[in-house]
Amino acid sequence: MTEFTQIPVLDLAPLVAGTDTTALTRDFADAYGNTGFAYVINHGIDAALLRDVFDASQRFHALPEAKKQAIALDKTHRGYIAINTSTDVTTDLAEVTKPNQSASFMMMREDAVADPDIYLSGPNQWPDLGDFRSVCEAYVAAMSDLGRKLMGLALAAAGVTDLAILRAFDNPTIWLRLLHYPPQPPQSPDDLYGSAPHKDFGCLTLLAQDDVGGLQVQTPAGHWVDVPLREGAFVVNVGDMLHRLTNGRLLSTPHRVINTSGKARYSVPFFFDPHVSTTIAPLAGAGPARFTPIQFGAFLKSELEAGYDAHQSDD
Ligand SMILES: O=C(O)CCC(=O)C(=O)O
Ligand SMILES: [Fe+2]
Repeated sequence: MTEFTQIPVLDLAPLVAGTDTTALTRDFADAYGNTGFAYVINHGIDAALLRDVFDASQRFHALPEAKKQAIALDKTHRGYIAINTSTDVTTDLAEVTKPNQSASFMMMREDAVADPDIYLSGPNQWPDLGDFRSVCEAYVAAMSDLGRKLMGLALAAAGVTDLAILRAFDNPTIWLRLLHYPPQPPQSPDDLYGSAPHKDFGCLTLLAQDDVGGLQVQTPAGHWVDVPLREGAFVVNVGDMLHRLTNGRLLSTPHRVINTSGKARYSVPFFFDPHVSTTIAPLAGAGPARFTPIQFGAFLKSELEAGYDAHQSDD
């Protein structure tokens, strides 16, 4: 871990083209072993598809509140997350008492039916909004391909020798979150956040953001570094599960969003995680195990029940 003042840039061209990734793997290990965050460029995702996703997000958030509430977040974590209904209570990074100042649409894997034996399985809840669904589905398909490639790169960067875990991403847990942060009043209390300080709980986060700004990443010394829009790049970070799988070699770094721009901010994180049945334990090649195994689905359940009104146990 070293102190940093900005996040590095990784050129994914060889990964996307399927050519020699030796140098990229080294750069990846350096970026995620020190910072936990990087911009990735030449990722192969069509700029027009990204514009369509932001357009779909803006159209969704412009719907009347009642239309959005009609698909309010369900127990399978799909649908509309209204403002003031999620709080990062599980974070030990800050005293967080106030809910996040954002609203979002959450899409997960599209399953025909909810299987009671598979946590968070089920169909999505879709708004009646033109091509909204097809845009989200096209984006998720493209991002899942990129996510798989990045997982392979991440494991190689961490020195992992047994790649069997990649099978757990054949039917992955995915989360597409269309976030809207309304402008925060300039006199907001210090502990009112767009997104309170937290680490992501899964494996990989691939974030697209607009030019409003507000995302910040914490350095080892505790400073907050701005991560503004870099045109054409995704911000990619490692979450707690990939930190564990790589035995701590890749870092899961705290970050937060404070939108003091006076404008609305839109961002689109895509979270790429293994199937809920996966056991998360340090993988061979990443050194003597520093973490005990945990079950991804059980871990998720405790996180979501603590943080979201919609998951509060009612039995
Ligand atoms: O909106 C952003 O820029 C970051 C969102 C985030 O950190 C998250 O959803 O986990
Ligand atoms: Fe995050």
